[in-house]
Amino acid sequence: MQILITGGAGFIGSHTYVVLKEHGYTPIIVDNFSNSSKKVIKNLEIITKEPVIFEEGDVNHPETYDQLFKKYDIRGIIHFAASKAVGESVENPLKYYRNNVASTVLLLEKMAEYGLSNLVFSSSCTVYGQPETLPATEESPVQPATSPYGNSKQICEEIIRDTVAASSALKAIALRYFNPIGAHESALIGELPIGPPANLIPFLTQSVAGLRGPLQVWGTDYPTPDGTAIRDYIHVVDLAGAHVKALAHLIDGKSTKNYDFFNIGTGQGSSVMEVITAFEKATGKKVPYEIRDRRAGDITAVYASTDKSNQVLGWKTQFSLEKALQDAWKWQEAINQ
Ligand SMILES: NC(=O)c1ccc[n+]([C@@H]2O[C@H](COP(=O)([O-])OP(=O)(O)OC[C@H]3O[C@@H](n4cnc5c(N)ncnc54)[C@H](O)[C@@H]3O)[C@@H](O)[C@H]2O)c1
Ligand SMILES: O=c1ccn([C@@H]2O[C@H](COP(=O)(O)OP(=O)(O)O[C@H]3O[C@H](CO)[C@@H](O)[C@H](O)[C@H]3O)[C@@H](O)[C@H]2O)c(=O)[nH]1
Repeated sequence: MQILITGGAGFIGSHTYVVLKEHGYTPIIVDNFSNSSKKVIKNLEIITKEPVIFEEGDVNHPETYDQLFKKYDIRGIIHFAASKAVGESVENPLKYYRNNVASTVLLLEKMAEYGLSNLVFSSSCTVYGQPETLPATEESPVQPATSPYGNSKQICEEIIRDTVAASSALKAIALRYFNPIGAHESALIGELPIGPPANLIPFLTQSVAGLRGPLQVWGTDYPTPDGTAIRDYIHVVDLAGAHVKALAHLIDGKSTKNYDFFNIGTGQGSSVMEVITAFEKATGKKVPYEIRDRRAGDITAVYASTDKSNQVLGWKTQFSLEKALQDAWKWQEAINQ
């Protein structure tokens, strides 16, 4: 069964490609390599031992979809392609509304035109902001966005919800990812930050590798047990598995709702200091760090309730934080060579 993955050369898309193949699907990648490398395609062929079906194209161009939908018998689409740098989105919001929102509108129009039904959309736990109670459940209210990036995810969810409501053909699931980390254990694919990483784990591994100065721990005065902020870090291979479950849920007709949304996290919150300790335990490497003031816009704590995704999608995580950190380090060592 042919499944289109937009942004399939990226961090989460490439791992999802591997898991889809393991489950007998035929994934087809479309990517413009604006935030990824062509080497990913070669490495996916090494991991899966089969040629990758891939088309270079921009998801903002109607002809990209015309070409793909005429050439392939697509039964489901996972829409990863987007821009994802929160800081950049504040400086250049229109890039985010174009690349994230307009591309999703175009995709939905083209799905309707070609009579395609099943869509899995990459959303984020950022939609919850700082939840009043933890863990965040799917009933936790969506909060006003704090960045154009976060807003683009909220708007896309609303656009997809409204489009599904107006159509008898379209079915869609939004997956609200918590913090994806780690890499495939082959160390052939992983996260490729361009320039200094904004996210905790790639900065940490680059610090340990001596490519950056010490990790800056942003804030030790949060109302948490050790004063540092808490997030739900999920192994990217576990996250990839959730897409396969979501697709199956749509395609097998198990879903009772034509539009639904799920938290994809581990259910476990870890503070920045706990991550540092877990990394040191998992790898035997010392993390150089220094304490800094809070980063503007950061929330205190968020972690997922996974009850709904466990029960409705039948999805569960397999990997520990330590395993994710070990794989992140293995990947860092591989890209250093
Ligand atoms: N990584 C995270 O922490 C995180 C958290 C929550 C949600 N998400 C969402 O998950 C999705 C995937 O994230 P990721 O971490 O794999 O990002 P990524 O940047 O590694 O992957 C995105 C891929 O999409 C491609 N792309 C971007 N714009 C495109 C366009 N116009 N046409 C074709 N290809 C295009 C990029 O080249 C890249 O390969 C994104 O929608 C992101 O917003 C990511
Ligand atoms: O050098 C660093 C980087 C991060 N942090 C802290 O580490 C935690 C995690 O930060 P980060 O990895 O940047 O993740 P988030 O701020 O939680 O945001 C990420 O995770 C969200 C949920 O998936 C996505 O919506 C965002 O796009 C993505 O950047 C936060 O407390 C940060 O203050 C540091 O202390 N030092």
